[in-house]
Amino acid sequence: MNITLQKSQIANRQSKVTITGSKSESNRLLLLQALYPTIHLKNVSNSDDSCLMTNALKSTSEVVDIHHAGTAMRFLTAYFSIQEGREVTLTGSKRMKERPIQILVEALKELGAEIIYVENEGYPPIKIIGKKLTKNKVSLQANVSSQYISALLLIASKLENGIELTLEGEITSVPYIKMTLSLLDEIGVESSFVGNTITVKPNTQHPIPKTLTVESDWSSASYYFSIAALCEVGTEITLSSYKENSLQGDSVLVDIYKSFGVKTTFENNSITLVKSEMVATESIIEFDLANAPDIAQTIAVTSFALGLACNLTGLHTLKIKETDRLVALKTEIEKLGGQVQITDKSLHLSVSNGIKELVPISTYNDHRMAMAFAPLALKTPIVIEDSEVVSKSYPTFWDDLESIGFKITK
Ligand SMILES: O=C(O)C1=C[C@@H](OP(=O)(O)O)[C@@H](O)[C@H](O)C1
Ligand SMILES: C=C(OP(=O)(O)O)C(=O)O
Repeated sequence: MNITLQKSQIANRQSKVTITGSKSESNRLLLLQALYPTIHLKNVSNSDDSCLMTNALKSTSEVVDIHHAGTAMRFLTAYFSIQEGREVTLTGSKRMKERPIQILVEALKELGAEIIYVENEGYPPIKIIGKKLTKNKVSLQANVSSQYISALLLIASKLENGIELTLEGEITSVPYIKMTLSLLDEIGVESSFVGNTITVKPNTQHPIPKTLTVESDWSSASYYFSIAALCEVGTEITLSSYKENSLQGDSVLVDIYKSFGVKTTFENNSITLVKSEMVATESIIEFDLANAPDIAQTIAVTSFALGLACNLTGLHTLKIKETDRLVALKTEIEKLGGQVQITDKSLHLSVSNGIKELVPISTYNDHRMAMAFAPLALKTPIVIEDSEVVSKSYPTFWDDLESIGFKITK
């Protein structure tokens, strides 16, 4: 469904939004809960990706379809590899069948897994014949997706001798790997990450019954940082539930959005974003986002909306996400009158003056395209195509925007 978004009454209002749990934390913890049923979870994400993960872990069918959910695809490949006596074909959307999985499959095979490509070599769907994995040493390329590494770490404590992973090349999306290790630590699984080697100790005991509360999703919060940046000085938006020592790398938003004049304060499990100063028009926004790839679209669009030049680097993983996000950003920003240059790992946005009105923004089955462009409505009316894509990570996004004053027409 296409929707039209219009300038809201947000300026000088104090808005409050409660955001669902982190999809990254949820999908890790759901898998760990399946391995260790004494774990209880609170504030689990209501995203499609987490619902798909929950259902896949409960499913007894021979074919499991995880649609667009990248983490579910990667984490479940590892999970089903150790389900002895079970055979599962793991499949997904048309795009999922274009998202590479070979590095993970090879690593699992090195550990003793049996996995067969059903259609194209290196890509889902895959047939997994569950086995006891007997080896514990494996090395894999670390610059394509950290999800392969997290997948191995999540099952590692259930292997006889744990795991010793050697990471080759530059390591991408490092905070997501550290998130996995921190969550393992919280349930009592020991690990170490020194240089390019990660070890996880085996654990055959069920952890002591424990309730873990998932922090709300920082990537979802990014759209409110962008909204705050585009509002008048004095606008306040409060988001819950967040903590200062987050496991989520996207909490770097707090520092990044200082460059857009947004100040963040932490109080009572909430963050309050305040637009505190205007940004000089000659400022250039420059960030390396290798550790926080999911907020690249948000930052590019905020910069465009404010007419600022922007150089983003470390974007080498964007091409294999829900869509090629580099091409999608260039295409859509240029439709609106901006100028963008891309390489396969960077994006340069030139200074722009003005945004074309009511241009339909294509979303390419990518939730973050829809959500990143939405704040532009504070500058000019815009149309978002296939607005329902947001449910991949944030199903109530449009309702929440309406609740803070955006006008949405269907
Ligand atoms: O482990 C995770 O939860 C994720 C890791 C990142 O992927 P890459 O490591 O492929 O960059 C990120 O983009 C994705 O949204 C979630
Ligand atoms: C890249 C993303 O998700 P995934 O890789 O899990 O599909 C995302 O949520 O931006």
